[in-house]
Amino acid sequence: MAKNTIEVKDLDFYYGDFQALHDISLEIPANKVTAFIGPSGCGKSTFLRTLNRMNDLIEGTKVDGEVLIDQKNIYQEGIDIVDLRKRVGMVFQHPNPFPKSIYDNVAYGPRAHGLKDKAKLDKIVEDSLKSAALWDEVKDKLDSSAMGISGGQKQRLCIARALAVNPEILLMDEPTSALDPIATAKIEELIEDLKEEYTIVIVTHSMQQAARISDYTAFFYMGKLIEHGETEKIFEKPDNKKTEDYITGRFG
Ligand SMILES: Nc1ncnc2c1ncn2[C@@H]1O[C@H](COP(=O)(O)OP(=O)(O)OP(=O)(O)O)[C@@H](O)[C@H]1O
Repeated sequence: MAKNTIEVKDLDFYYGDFQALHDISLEIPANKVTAFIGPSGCGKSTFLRTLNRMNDLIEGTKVDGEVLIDQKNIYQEGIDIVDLRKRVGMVFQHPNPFPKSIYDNVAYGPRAHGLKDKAKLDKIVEDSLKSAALWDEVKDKLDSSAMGISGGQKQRLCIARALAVNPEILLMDEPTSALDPIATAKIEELIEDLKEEYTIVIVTHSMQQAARISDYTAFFYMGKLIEHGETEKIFEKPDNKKTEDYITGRFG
């Protein structure tokens, strides 16, 4: 199996007594974009967060089943969570830069992992901002506050921040829903480029977006994975009636 592939086996997830995910099995291929779609509350974000154990931060939650990354179950005992989150980065719906300079935002992760060498940090900051298609816009104001750039730039900065620790997989939870169409188009273009190097999983409410940028689409409904396959197939010839109803806008 290719490196950076995610394989989910028989996954159940609970918030206290409430079971939010039911028996999910899914393979997420490396160096592709996989989109999670489905109506509000169907469990897309919860499922995304199980892929880097972000739900561990919520009290009273429980997971059964396995999430294998490079064939190793991330829920097995002895897994280093800091290392896992370094390998599986995350970008959220609302761009959330730290109230620090642009430079310090990108250097934050590498510094937290112990890197002090200024020349190396400079290189990582530059490379990450270039990969996030933001370098040209901010290279002359790296010491300015990250709070003073536009929403779309902030989101690309958050992507740069995630890339700075050299992840293998990037999880994106509705990364463009707070952005205008131009900023959205920039991020979509960027996602296309990033899949050359990273495995990308994106939660989106926009079916147009899923159709535009994803190679694979997984449709969730009430905590269950209803259908999964190549995006073209899911959108043009879904096997399941519920998928078809959702895609054609009959509910959701
Ligand atoms: N912290 C939490 N505690 C308890 N229940 C939660 C929590 N977060 C989500 N849920 C519940 O789990 C279910 C799945 O929620 P989730 O946010 O994963 O859905 P979603 O498909 O991402 O929704 P949306 O598209 O609205 O963001 C919902 O019933 C939700 O109410």
